[in-house]
Amino acid sequence: MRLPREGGCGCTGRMATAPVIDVRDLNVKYGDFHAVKDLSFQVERGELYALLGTNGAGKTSTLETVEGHRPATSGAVRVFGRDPRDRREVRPRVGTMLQESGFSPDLTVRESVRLIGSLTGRTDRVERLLGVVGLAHKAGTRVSQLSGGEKRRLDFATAVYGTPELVFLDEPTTGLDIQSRDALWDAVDRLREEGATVVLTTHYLEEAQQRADRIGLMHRGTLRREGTVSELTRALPATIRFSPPAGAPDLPLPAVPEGGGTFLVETPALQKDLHVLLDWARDHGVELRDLQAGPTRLDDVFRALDGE
Ligand SMILES: Nc1ncnc2c1ncn2[C@@H]1O[C@H](COP(=O)(O)OP(=O)(O)OP(=O)(O)O)[C@@H](O)[C@H]1O
Repeated sequence: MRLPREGGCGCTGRMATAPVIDVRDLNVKYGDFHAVKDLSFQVERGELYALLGTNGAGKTSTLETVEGHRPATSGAVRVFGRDPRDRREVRPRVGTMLQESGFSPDLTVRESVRLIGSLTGRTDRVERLLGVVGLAHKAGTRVSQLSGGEKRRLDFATAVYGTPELVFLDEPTTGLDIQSRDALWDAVDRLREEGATVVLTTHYLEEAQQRADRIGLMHRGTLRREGTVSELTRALPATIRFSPPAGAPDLPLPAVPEGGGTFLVETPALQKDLHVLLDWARDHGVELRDLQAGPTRLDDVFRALDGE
């Protein structure tokens, strides 16, 4: 998948240092229910920022506000220094891939993409863009006749039409096969080479772990963690798992039995403790079955939210 380089928003007046997205003390309420509480975060130009969280954490409510679809109950939200509901100024610079596409089922793929062109004022070459997302052969097909994965690819095509400066990707790879996922991320990389800022939400944590420059972790309406992947994961210990043979000598480290003969070591010093364990195994002629060692993963950071 290759993004077309032609076209663009033709926008002017970019600020070199101001954040592209600036959210301060955002609150969103639905009646008495407080869905987003005093949320503040900024996204810098060119960043890929992943807003992640547990179900019902408030991600969609936050993003709908930042995208200008929902008014804030209180707080300040700025996109390119403007109120995101200022459609005339903000919309030409922003592409959005929502969780649910809003295309008319009677329009063809080609017509749907052209419609985005007329709504955003951006220009692009439709046939070439459809080639990027592997839908060139479906250009004349009605949206109602697309598969779920093809609809997602069409959503993506419309979000990146005309290479917008800021792209929102809400669960972009849900329902996509592995080839389409790889192609989508390839296209996102190219978009970023053009200097685009990307805001991602996903429940595929490994995608965020691989792609995001920074991650914001929401839980129950508030931002509980924020930082790079290594900043988020280094706060938790690394893990070593192994199964010693029955009758092995006393272990050289504090280890917790996990059932099935497996033991777990949690350690802030992975390399050192791994050496200790392997030296002990060699000295005693012990074979450690199912040995696994690694730094904390993002899913462990997520699990740690449960107790909060
Ligand atoms: N229109 C609404 N009216 C009342 N409550 C709502 C409305 N929309 C969302 N909520 C509630 O606000 C909370 C946050 O919802 P939101 O959709 O923002 O969460 P989310 O982080 O996107 O969740 P998920 O990961 O499950 O999609 C949830 O408890 C949800 O039930």
